[in-house]
Amino acid sequence: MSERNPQFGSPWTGADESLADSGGRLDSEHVRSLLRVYFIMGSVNCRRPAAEVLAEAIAGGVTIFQFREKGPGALKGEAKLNLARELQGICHSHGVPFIVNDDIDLAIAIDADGVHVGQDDEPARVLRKQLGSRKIIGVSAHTPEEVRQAIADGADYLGIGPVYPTSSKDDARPVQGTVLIENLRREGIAIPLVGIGGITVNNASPVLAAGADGISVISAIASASSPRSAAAELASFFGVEG
Ligand SMILES: Cc1ncc(COP(=O)(O)OP(=O)(O)O)c(N)n1
Ligand SMILES: Cc1ncsc1CCOP(=O)(O)O
Ligand SMILES: [Mg+2]
Repeated sequence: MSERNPQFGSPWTGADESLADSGGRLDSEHVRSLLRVYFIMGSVNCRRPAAEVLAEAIAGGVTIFQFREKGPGALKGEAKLNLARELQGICHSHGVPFIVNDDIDLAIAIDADGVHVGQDDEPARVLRKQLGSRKIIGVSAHTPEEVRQAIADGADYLGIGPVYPTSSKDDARPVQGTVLIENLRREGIAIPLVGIGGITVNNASPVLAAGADGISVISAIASASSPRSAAAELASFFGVEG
């Protein structure tokens, strides 16, 4: 488990060029495999210390983690920075990429492995200039136009949803099922992507069948009585044992 993605145990140094294309971007097949069990969490999503929940989830098979510290009661300032560093340390000791949601300054300050941004944030083409080629940039997209723009802007992967109703995001867009994912794949759009929104072990299959490379969850892992078992059940869709 600890050697899963050794290049994420420390900042990119160019040591593993086999995982990069000629422009230094992470190879899209590698991104695809990282996205399989994509866990998102902030302190407001769990009833136990976030570090405990994350460590258990990683033991279960989480392949990438997004620090999303937002919503009522979310930490700010130094407390947010300290939690980010603590969770980043856990990720890195297990070779799991650490992605920061929305907060580009934080991502730069702690040399995160990447960022995830939405349609109200800076576009990926601006972030790419700011962050360089070696960081992972994920973009939320809800329409074919947003998908095309994100790809043109240089996104590494997309988050598509909400697939199902969610109680983890107050300002979520309307539920869209798996239709957009299916249509994108039918049109031959191959960018790595995850489905997000209300996904659990009981309804993940149609998301993957539609063509998603992975499933992205908050509550299915963060609110589970055993984050390790929950992550392991999601990982089992990919034949990975937690
Ligand atoms: C993997 C993934 N996909 C989508 C989102 C949603 O991002 P956004 O639309 O910017 O909303 P917030 O998460 O910022 O509230 C995501 N975070 N991760
Ligand atoms: C961040 C985000 N973006 C679209 S839905 C969502 C929340 C996903 O959380 P959950 O997995 O608990 O439904
Ligand atoms: Mg956002």
